[in-house]
Amino acid sequence: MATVSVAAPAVLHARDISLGFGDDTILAGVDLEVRPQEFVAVVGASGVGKSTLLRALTGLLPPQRGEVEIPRGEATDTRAWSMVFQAPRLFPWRRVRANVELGLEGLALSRAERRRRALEPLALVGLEEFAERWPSTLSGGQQQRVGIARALAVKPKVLFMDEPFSALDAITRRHLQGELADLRQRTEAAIVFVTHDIEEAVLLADRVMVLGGKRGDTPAGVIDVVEVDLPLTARREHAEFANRVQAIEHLIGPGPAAAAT
Ligand SMILES: Nc1ncnc2c1ncn2[C@@H]1O[C@H](COP(=O)(O)OP(=O)(O)OP(=O)(O)O)[C@@H](O)[C@H]1O
Repeated sequence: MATVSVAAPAVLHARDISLGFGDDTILAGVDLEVRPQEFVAVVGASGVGKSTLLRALTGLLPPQRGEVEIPRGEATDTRAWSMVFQAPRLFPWRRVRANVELGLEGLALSRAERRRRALEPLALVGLEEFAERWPSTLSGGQQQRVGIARALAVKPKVLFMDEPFSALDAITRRHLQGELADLRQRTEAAIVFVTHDIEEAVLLADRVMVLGGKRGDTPAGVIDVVEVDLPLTARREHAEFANRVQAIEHLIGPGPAAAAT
């Protein structure tokens, strides 16, 4: 997409990584390079290793082989990466703003700066006026937007999102997909987004990494990386949209994920 600078240094490199648990390797030979402000979606059948790959990319799970690097830079008031999960994981005894400030603790920021840095992303997700509310007074979709604001507050180079909309009802989900398509153009962060929903991936991403195994063999790997060179505005209505979705469904095959989406 136009927002992605191909010449800029990558904000994430993963070279030939294999990962799994104990002696069991679930994914092998994964290469990924993410550019600033790029949006990469990761899709594949249930259990193929999408969430595990995210954990390996963040460094939470050391790969069995290969290397992952997210260049940190010099800044002491930002983090290299942050994560949005399926559930917003808000603390009910902290107000919305205080929940967003949580991620900022430990960074070199004064109290006043922390407050400002919490309000900025809340405005970005349209919740500035909810800053002093308790999480329990927000809808599920609003709570998830607070989770996104908390992750953005640290100004990450890479924002990881693990099925962030899968717990939401269909209408809220569609609404937040539209918001994320808009938000991604207004944030500096690159986004790596795991979903089992292929339409969601094609709707939001610049590239879709398709994980799977040939004939279901393990370990699985990258079957293909599909470029989605369609304009972000009204992408769902674009004549090519359904073709991209079908091409990816075809790559994954008639597994449980294809049936579930
Ligand atoms: N802590 C763990 N210890 C052992 N095996 C694990 C662990 N976590 C996940 N696995 C296994 O690794 C495989 C990949 O799991 P993962 O959650 O990454 O898949 P996924 O593609 O994200 O699935 P889904 O779409 O259903 O969320 C699964 O077979 C799972 O059982």
